[in-house]
Amino acid sequence: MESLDKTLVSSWCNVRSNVPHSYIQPPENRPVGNYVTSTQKAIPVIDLGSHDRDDITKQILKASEEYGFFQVINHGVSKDLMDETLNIIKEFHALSPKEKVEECSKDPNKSCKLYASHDKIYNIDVNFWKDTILHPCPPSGKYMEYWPEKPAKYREVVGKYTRELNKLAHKILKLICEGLGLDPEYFQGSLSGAPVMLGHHYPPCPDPSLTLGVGKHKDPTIITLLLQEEGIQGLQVLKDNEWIGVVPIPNAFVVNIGLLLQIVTNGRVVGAEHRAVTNSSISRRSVAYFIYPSIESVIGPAQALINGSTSKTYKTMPYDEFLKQYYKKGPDGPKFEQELL
Ligand SMILES: O=C(O)CCC(=O)C(=O)O
Ligand SMILES: [Fe+2]
Repeated sequence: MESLDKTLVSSWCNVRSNVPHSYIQPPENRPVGNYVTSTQKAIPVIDLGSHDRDDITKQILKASEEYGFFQVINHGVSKDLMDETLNIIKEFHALSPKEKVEECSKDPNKSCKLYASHDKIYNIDVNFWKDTILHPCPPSGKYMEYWPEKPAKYREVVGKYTRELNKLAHKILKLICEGLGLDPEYFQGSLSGAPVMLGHHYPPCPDPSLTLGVGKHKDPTIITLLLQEEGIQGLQVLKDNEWIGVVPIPNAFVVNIGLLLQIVTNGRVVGAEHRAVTNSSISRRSVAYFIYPSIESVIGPAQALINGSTSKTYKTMPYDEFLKQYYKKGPDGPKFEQELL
């Protein structure tokens, strides 16, 4: 087997003028595949700085019910910290392949991971055009000793950033709870106990029509907050059989409802399928903050949301069982969701 440093997309893509076979998507999954791409539509943008809490709650709920995606502005995280974080992730991916591997190999239990394409726990055959660093980032600081020490400020910047994002994620979850009539603290405990950060790097691709940066999926999270680099598009959301481009707005976060929140709310809010496309001229970075439950959690609809409901309810199951199924089913989301009912 080839060593990891050689498999990173960024380590070989500069010296190739074509897309290797294992990175070519089947025709139906290519950027121009089964569905049209809309250049007109956009996901909602919500101003969290507004003083009308009721109005913010309504907007968040509407966007979460209709799109499963929205962007937030005036969210309280400083522009400097957002820029510093994107820069640190950019600098990390610009290190030599050997350095990157070394910086992500400090934990014998492999809590910090570096991989090309996708985490191999997924059952997916075709590769994606990206490299990713992934590690847990609980506000307690646990696992931080296994994060990279290069670039020099990695732990300081990413530590500060992930603590801020934890607060923002809980602020948004509280608003969703308020809108649904759930206890505002519903997600405070183990359901949000294992946050993870992913720093993605999508190098330029010689033929973006054949590849994807990441294929169509719903996140197996409660909620995801995504920071995208300004001026470079890549993220697309599937809505009513159309791909909608998520244009980066300065100082905004993209918020995405995860499949687990869909289950907990018994389908009141929906996780939307999304993907990232590549481009031929410029590399793109994004930083995803995933709110994952602690592994011992049980996932199922909140009692308050099934009382009196006549519709089908999602199954309740141990979270580790959910994960096993999710990874085994791979990208076939809709079929998997049917089995969760
Ligand atoms: O980079 C992006 O725009 C999307 C990343 C994503 O979907 C994910 O990390 O789950
Ligand atoms: Fe995602």
